[in-house]
Amino acid sequence: MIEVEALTKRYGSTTAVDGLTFTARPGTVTGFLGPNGAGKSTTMRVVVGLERPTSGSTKVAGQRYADLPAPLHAVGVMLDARSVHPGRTAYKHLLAMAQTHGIGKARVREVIAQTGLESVATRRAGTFSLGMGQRLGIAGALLGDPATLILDEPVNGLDPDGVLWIRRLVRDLAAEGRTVLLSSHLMHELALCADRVVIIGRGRLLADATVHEIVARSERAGAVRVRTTDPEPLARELIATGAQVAPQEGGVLQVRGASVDDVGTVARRCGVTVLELSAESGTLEEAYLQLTGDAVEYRAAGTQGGAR
Ligand SMILES: Nc1ncnc2c1ncn2[C@@H]1O[C@H](COP(=O)(O)OP(=O)(O)OP(=O)(O)O)[C@@H](O)[C@H]1O
Repeated sequence: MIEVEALTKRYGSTTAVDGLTFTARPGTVTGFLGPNGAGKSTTMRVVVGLERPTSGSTKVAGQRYADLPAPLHAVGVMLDARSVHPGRTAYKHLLAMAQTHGIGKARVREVIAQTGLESVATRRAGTFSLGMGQRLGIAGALLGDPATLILDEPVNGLDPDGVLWIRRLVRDLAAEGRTVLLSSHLMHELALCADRVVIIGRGRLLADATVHEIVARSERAGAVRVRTTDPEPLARELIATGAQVAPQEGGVLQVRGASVDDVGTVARRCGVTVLELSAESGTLEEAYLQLTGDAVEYRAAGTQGGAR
């Protein structure tokens, strides 16, 4: 369990995290999202004791990180996969971590197998691709068999197999009752593997809900799309029944306040040929862009939303 309570972190005049409260629960994959500079890494760094909060508090397994008797067993962390000594082999890197925490060689071999690093375990980490580095970072996070895992952008640099592997791994870890907090810019990926999503912007909480609830908030969710040869009479008739209609290109109408059945029935009544009729569902990405639209710190001129 990770509890973040009224957390504020300032660096001089920059407020990186601003009164943030959320909980990541056991048995759950919690996705942590926000535009660049939103304060995700800072929050994670405070949770694992690398930064001191300006005010507020964070706890892992009910305790402040500094008070945990065996931190590596309580919380596994991958914040920066590049923070490995480039001259050390993967095996030596993990062994050094294990030895400082009283963990045996057998466990080192176990996590090497679990992360698919057997064939490269004796290669120096400096020669690793980004994807292999990510796997090594995850192996380090798993070493202490922790009940809580914090993974910052674990999918970065992984090939499609690696992405699928991470998806299964985090789902399995949560199914074992562990708490998983995971940041990613790949919305589609998060929608597939997270149960809940905490979205922040400019250090503040924008949303904390299930993926399903957040997707349902996107503008398209709940609308009906109809494409017809004759949109105008259909639009008039639908508006007369109390629906809201937004005409789009190519004879398409986006209809709110009416079901697919209602729209089909009205179309038949006014003798319009329907070419396409479907209920629209939003995506996590759309909901995210709508939520974070005003909270983007750096945005290229002319772009909307600003997610990487
Ligand atoms: N050590 C630091 N000193 C000064 N400012 C910092 C420091 N660390 C972070 N910041 C600032 O705090 C804000 C939040 O940064 P943070 O790295 O936590 O965001 P993030 O959501 O992780 O972004 P990204 O997705 O780009 O990694 C940014 O404005 C950043 O420039």
